[in-house]
Amino acid sequence: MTLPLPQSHPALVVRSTRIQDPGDLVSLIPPGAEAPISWLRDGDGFVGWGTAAAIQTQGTARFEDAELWWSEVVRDAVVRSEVDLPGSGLIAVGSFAFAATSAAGGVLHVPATVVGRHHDVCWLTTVGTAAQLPATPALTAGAAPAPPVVADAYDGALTGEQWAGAVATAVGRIQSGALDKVVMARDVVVRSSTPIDPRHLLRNLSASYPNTWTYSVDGLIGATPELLVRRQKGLVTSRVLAGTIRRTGDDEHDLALAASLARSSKDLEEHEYAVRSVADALSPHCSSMNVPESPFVLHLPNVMHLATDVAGVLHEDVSSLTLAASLHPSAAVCGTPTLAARDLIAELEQMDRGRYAGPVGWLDADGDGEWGIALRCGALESPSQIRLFAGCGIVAGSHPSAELSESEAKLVPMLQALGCGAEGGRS
Ligand SMILES: C=C(O[C@H]1C=CC=C(C(=O)O)[C@@H]1O)C(=O)O
Repeated sequence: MTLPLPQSHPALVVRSTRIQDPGDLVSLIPPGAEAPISWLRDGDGFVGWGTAAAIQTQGTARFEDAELWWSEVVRDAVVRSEVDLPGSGLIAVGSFAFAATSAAGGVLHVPATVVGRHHDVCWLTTVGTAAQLPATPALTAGAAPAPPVVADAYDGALTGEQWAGAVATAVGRIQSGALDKVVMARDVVVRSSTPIDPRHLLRNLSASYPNTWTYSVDGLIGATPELLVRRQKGLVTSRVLAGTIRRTGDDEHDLALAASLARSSKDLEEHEYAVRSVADALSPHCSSMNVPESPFVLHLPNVMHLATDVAGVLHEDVSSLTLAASLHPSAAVCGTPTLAARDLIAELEQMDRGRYAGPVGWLDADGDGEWGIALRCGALESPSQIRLFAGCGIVAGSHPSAELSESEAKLVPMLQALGCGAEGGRS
């Protein structure tokens, strides 16, 4: 669902004021709001709606063109902010296609209204122009949005069996020495007989997966556990994930599974490629870096991942968006070597990933911001149809049937939020 957006921008007038805690942020998004946005984790972050300015970009220049446009928006804006916290003042949210060849391109969008929270401080940002000063909206929590009435979930480009066959081909190519790792993804289409309300999905995702980043940008909705990059006052951090095991729901058994994940040579290898790709891409921008030698196990309600938090001190003034562009695509979503993996993905997946597995997040007027990798998500294709995606890192020791089951586990957050049940009744 891509809106027609103006490429130019008016000179923006931005005002952020401190407000009383308004409670659950998602329930403030008005019903039928134009362009609802969200970036929430553990109750902190922001929601927003309406469009003050926006740009769509395409192709290999999708990041650069967006960055150039943003520098002009920032240069011409008048900002008055009572709050100096991540997400306050002038911000843009964005999402960018995985592949330069995708028609999905990229979008940067300045919401007309933003309500944010950082610990115990809350704020309201309104954005207008000198000719049309921003109005202060009434912030009232709405009733719970109606859940979609889901008719069915269908296989996308490939059936599960065909996808497992493609994974087997990928394993063969890796074993023959053509590449070391490739991340293979698949898609599933969910249709509802009533409109799918993004607020319903956001409420469910943020309540069920509180330690992920719950996002909504230009019809792309999801809850990602992976932070591609955060830039805040000269410090840069990244949470790298790769290597997965499905949870059973039995705590004792899950602890034993977590221990086996931490020892699994197949998963450790898959993880090491992802960490190395992030560390290599960040190091030219940093004067010092901390890359832990071994990963920890991140527990989510549906799966557990091997995780490494990489940190660095920036030695140059590059924005969080430029950093995200230079980190994309990491080996958590593409592979090693990058170009060989990218070509194999194009050959075997038989679909356009769109903005799945691309950077999704926000940046402010100083270039600080947070960009996740758009995982555990769906792209609204019409008011009643959404395309879900899930992918798995493949190395020489991967088994196609285990990867198929891992991809099902990664679809669970969106299928549950849609009310489809764990396996989604695929037909
Ligand atoms: C590509 C996805 O997950 C990545 C992130 C964490 C673990 C992954 C894995 O174990 O394969 C993937 O690299 C996805 O969720 O679609």
